[in-house]
Amino acid sequence: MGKIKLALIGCGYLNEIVANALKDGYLPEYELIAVLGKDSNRTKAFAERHGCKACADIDELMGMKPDFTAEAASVKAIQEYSETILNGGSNLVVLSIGAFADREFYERVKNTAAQNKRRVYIASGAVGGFDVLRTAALMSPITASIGAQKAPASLKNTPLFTNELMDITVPQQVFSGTTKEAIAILPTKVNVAIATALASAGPENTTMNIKAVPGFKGDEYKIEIQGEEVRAELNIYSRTSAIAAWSVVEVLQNAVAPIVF
Ligand SMILES: NC(=O)C1=CN([C@@H]2O[C@H](COP(=O)(O)OP(=O)(O)OC[C@H]3O[C@@H](n4cnc5c(N)ncnc54)[C@H](O)[C@@H]3O)[C@@H](O)[C@H]2O)C=CC1
Ligand SMILES: O=C([O-])CC(=O)C(=O)O
Repeated sequence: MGKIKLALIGCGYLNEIVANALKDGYLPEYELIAVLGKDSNRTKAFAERHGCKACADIDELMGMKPDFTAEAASVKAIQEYSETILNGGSNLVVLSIGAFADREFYERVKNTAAQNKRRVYIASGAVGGFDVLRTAALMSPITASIGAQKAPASLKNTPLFTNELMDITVPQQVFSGTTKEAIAILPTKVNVAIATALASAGPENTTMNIKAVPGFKGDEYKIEIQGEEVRAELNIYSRTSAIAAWSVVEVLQNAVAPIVF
């Protein structure tokens, strides 16, 4: 039997890690066939490095008939391409999960996947524990929250940044609201919050707070859920966002594994 055809959307930091993991033997069942990026020179260079086709648009990518398409690009890419990918017969692995904060879009994508007998995999990204969140939510209504710690400088170029943040000496709360409100303000920084919410109490009902912490490096998330019988607290620290790329490798392994976690 031939290998499973994998296509990538995005040719930046995270998909470079995914493509290298494939090269290094972590995904022996797959072959990388194509990549789609926004910048044609970067896309061509990526394709050359990894021995696959550089595509100029989503139709060219789908013309390669991928079995799995893994996205590490942007919320906009998921909004624009998800339905085309699923209608084209590919499964979809998503990191820019923030796109699914829009319930109507989420339902549409879900129905499109079902109609095509394909699946959308929500990668655990920089967090995890979705199994216990989903299990607890089956047993009783649950409350859910996610707290994030970020370095003040990592908030630059977002509405939460002020120059004073660079001088704080103690942690400062910079956001408190729902995960749906958080992703609207920070579309590239809190995809994890929407993934957590979708697995637990939903984007409108899962609360989020974000703290800027002086001298902090990396990201730290604390997920807390409370049901009638189950309480869980999950703390995940990551020094870089590489964890998100490796979570895609884990999804791709699990999708074809004889034993499924
Ligand atoms: N769920 C999670 O835990 C995490 C999710 N992310 C998501 O992953 C995305 C990618 O992260 P990085 O690789 O670090 O970013 P990056 O900036 O290094 O690479 C992004 C790539 O996507 C491409 N791209 C963006 N929009 C596109 C579009 N509409 N069509 C085609 N290509 C497009 C860009 O050309 C670039 O090649 C982030 O924007 C974020 O949404 C990132 C970190 C963690
Ligand atoms: O890397 C992280 O900490 C998470 C992130 O960017 C996201 O959720 O979009």
